[in-house]
Amino acid sequence: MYIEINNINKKIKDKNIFQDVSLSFEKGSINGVIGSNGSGKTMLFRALCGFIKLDSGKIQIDSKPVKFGERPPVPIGLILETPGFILNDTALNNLKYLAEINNSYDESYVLWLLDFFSLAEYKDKKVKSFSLGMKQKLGIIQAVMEHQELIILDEPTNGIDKKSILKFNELMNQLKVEGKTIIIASHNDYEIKELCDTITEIENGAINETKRL
Ligand SMILES: Nc1ncnc2c1ncn2[C@@H]1O[C@H](COP(=O)(O)OP(=O)(O)OP(=O)(O)O)[C@@H](O)[C@H]1O
Repeated sequence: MYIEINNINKKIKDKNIFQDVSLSFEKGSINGVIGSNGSGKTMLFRALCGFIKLDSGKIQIDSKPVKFGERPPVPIGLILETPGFILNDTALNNLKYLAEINNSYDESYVLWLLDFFSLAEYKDKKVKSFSLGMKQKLGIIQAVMEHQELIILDEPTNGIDKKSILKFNELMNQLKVEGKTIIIASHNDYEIKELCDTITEIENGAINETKRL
């Protein structure tokens, strides 16, 4: 398996954030994570990125361990909560600055993505003039623009219109064909079932059920 989560546990002040969570994801698949508010979806994503010091258990990506506070074993494209941008700069400059951190700015792909999400005509507009949905689409673009192997998206379609959701689904299927591994948290069970190969339900920091669709 490409991602292996083995018996992870984490407590913060007597509260179980994870209770013996074991889970695996295949390379080249789209995986949904569902669960009520506070069930542990975002924390699971943080753990996958190495942002959480686990009490016990281990996580491996591509057979390499995820270590707390260290760079993940593979490049991860990420949306965790609301994506933050420099509001007083343009959309294109924001994407360029973010990709340049890793020296991986691929302008033709970024321009293609902007066009794909109907944002090409706004690329030189300041992000502060963007609507919520436009910012969210920019967040999706930044999560995939560096051709990241693993894409982890927390509520990526929040606030975006139906047409853009269809475009998002099309992009995710395209990335899956390219062999990318995608994990998406959502509150919209119906929407995510359309897209995903597996659905995992998390409840109070424990896995309730994983379904292969
Ligand atoms: N920094 C923190 N310190 C302590 N507890 C936290 C912290 N962040 C989150 N938690 C707790 O961890 C649990 C899981 O939270 P998490 O954010 O993963 O939920 P979620 O499933 O993503 O919820 P939502 O659907 O609302 O986004 C919750 O009980 C939350 O209160």
